[in-house]
Amino acid sequence: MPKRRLSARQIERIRTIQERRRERLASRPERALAELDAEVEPEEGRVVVRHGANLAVEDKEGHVVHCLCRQNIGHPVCGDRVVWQRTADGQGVVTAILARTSVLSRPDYSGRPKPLAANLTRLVVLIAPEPEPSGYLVDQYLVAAESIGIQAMLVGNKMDLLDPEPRLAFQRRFAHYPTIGYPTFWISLREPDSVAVLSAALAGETSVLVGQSGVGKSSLVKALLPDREIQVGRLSEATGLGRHTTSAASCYRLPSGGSLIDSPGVRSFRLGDISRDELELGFRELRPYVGKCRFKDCRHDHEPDCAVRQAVADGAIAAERLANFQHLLGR
Ligand SMILES: Nc1nc2c(ncn2[C@@H]2O[C@H](COP(=O)(O)OP(=O)(O)OP(=O)(O)O)[C@@H](O)[C@H]2O)c(=O)[nH]1
Ligand SMILES: [Zn+2]
Repeated sequence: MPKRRLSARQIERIRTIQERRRERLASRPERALAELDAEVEPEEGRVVVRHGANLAVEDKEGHVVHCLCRQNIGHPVCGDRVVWQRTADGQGVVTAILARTSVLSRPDYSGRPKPLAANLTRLVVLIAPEPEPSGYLVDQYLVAAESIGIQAMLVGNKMDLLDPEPRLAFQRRFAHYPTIGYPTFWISLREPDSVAVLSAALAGETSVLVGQSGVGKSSLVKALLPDREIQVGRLSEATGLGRHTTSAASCYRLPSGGSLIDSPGVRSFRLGDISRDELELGFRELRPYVGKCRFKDCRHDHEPDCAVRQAVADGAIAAERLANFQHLLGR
């Protein structure tokens, strides 16, 4: 039988019916569970969007399936690896969250950490000549990366704004970061080769981009994801949430093979409350000196026989980093 072409109105109507059905199921997850078939093999997948009770899960073949979540298993977030099971209607139910290697959180209204994304491996900290960079903010991001156990890197964007000499001077201001183990990239969205080098460095990683307003996060996300619109469409279709998908954390595929997790919430991620010990660990170049000062509770400020201040005097620690450490300690 020849296939009948559906009119745009009919397609729209089918979409609306499907969307209503999803909403109904979302409000009654136990009903979705009742539909689970014991004969269907559970699969592993990755959450690529979470919007309320609605999840988009990518299966092993890269297909994205709309899923609901079994109650009492916790709250999956974007990037979570999960066990899920297909239901008769071609959708799915998440039945378990697998162990996370890292979690990016933000305090909720009551100050409790609320996970935003899981299983990240790279925190990409963006700076630019404009707006004037804040080393204090950069160091907060680096401490946050250390505290969640992921590698951070520093990316200086908009290098096209600077002539060769001021460009070098700008780069020198941040020269201590690669020395202490933070890979540093100097790029401009007007110089595609520089973006290609960054893209290659993100291959196989799961990254998020952070930085102050105006450094070029949105522009860089677009440059790193040439097919972003197509991916947004694919995720919207799978979740049935339309363009709302862009406000939820979404996990995009980088052409180089890794992933980029992005959302307004993820971009505005900041360092939360942190203990003194975590802060000391967060400044990785301080670690060899911690515990070597005369006083156990040394603030590395004006105390005598301070191993950290001696390291600054010897040029082993950048004075600006110690100043930011103290500023964070007193915040
Ligand atoms: N000259 C130059 N301008 C750039 C570059 N990258 C971004 N911009 C410009 O910088 C401005 C801010 O870029 P956005 O991508 O909106 O910055 P953002 O970090 O997403 O800003 P928020 O959404 O406020 O957080 C825009 O006018 C961009 O066109 C670059 O490499 N060179
Ligand atoms: Zn000290």
